[in-house]
Amino acid sequence: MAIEPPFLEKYKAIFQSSASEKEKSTIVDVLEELELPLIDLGHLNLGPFETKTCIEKMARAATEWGFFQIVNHGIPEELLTRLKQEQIKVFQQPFDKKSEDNFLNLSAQSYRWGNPLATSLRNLSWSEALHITLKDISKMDEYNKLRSTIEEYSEKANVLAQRLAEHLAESLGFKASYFGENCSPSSSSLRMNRYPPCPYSSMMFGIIPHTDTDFLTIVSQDRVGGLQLERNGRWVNVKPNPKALVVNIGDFYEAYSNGVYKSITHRVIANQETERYSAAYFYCPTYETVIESCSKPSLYRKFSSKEYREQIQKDVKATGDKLSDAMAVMSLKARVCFLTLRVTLSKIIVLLKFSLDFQYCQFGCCCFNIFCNKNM
Ligand SMILES: C=C1C[C@]23C[C@@]1(O)CC[C@H]2[C@@]12CC[C@H](O)[C@@](C)(C(=O)O1)[C@H]2[C@@H]3C(=O)O
Ligand SMILES: O=C(O)CCC(=O)C(=O)O
Ligand SMILES: [Fe+2]
Repeated sequence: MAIEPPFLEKYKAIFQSSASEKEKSTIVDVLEELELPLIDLGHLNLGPFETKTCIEKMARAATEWGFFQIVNHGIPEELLTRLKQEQIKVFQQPFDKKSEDNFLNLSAQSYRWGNPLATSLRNLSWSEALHITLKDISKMDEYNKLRSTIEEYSEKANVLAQRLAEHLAESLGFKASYFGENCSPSSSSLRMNRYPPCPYSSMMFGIIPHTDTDFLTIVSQDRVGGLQLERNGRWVNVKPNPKALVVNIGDFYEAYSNGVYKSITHRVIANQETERYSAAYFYCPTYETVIESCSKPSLYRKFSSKEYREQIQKDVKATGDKLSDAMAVMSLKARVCFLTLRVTLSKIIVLLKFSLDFQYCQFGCCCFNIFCNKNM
């Protein structure tokens, strides 16, 4: 029985209509390969000076790259190997079984592939994923070893993610206890990705460009490579380091840090010959958690995690893509920014009687423009 999702059959129309030269044009030129800043967490146990230096290095990477890699992180190599073995086993199941509604007794759409809302090769992902909301993990049946491995991994990943989030907050002078109060393994999720070999890898993505909807993500990847990120306006390849875990800042930490730490757009290119596996632990708060920066004036209005997720879901439904609709992610930020601006501006106008245009230019006309363009 075939294990591969039927990309070509399901998206036949897209593959056929994309036969135009423009669509066929290559999406990826040969890109520079960079090593992410490497943070040795072992330095956090060496004394106050080493700890301080290590946290500063992490904060700099989160500010300048939005990405870094960590070693001596406390997650045993053996556990990562076991997780990968279990991940391989589950993805080797026949496609018909994986796509059953109650596969693993998890909620529908835990198993995802392609992109049901794809309109072109550019927003169709050549990958399959098991996206597990960890509060549902106890429901998982049949695959006991997979479940117990995920439980063990998510406990450890949660401790690690909280530690990283707290150090990053400490560096900004923010309250570190915020993360322990609002995040737990059951509010977070684990996305296990598989990228089958892709004969069209020069024309489409393994996973389309996106930012992550969380505080931070911990990614375990194999040695195949293919992860790319946007850096100074250019796409760069991330050099795979199977000994390290990749960490990236998500949208919530960008808002919480008032834009200091960056949620960077990234994507994956599937390999032509070799399948690739990765597991992304999304460190998320509960739905009720309010995200509001301690630093003022805030670039964002305060919003709940639920509100933001609902906005993303709407955007994905409307466009098949988190980013394609004139920066869908930015729309919340733009709206947030606009509301803050409006209050500030009306006060300034009353007080100083300055011209509106001049004030908008001073305080962020680009956010105002995004807002206007969206007619909201
Ligand atoms: C089609 C999509 C699903 C996704 C948003 C996207 O436009 C591209 C990436 C996907 C991703 C990856 C990280 C997170 O798991 C996620 C929730 C997100 O914010 O972007 C998912 C989105 C999803 O699965 O709905
Ligand atoms: O596969 C990877 O390396 C990254 C996956 C990713 O970006 C995601 O699951 O959000
Ligand atoms: Fe991601």
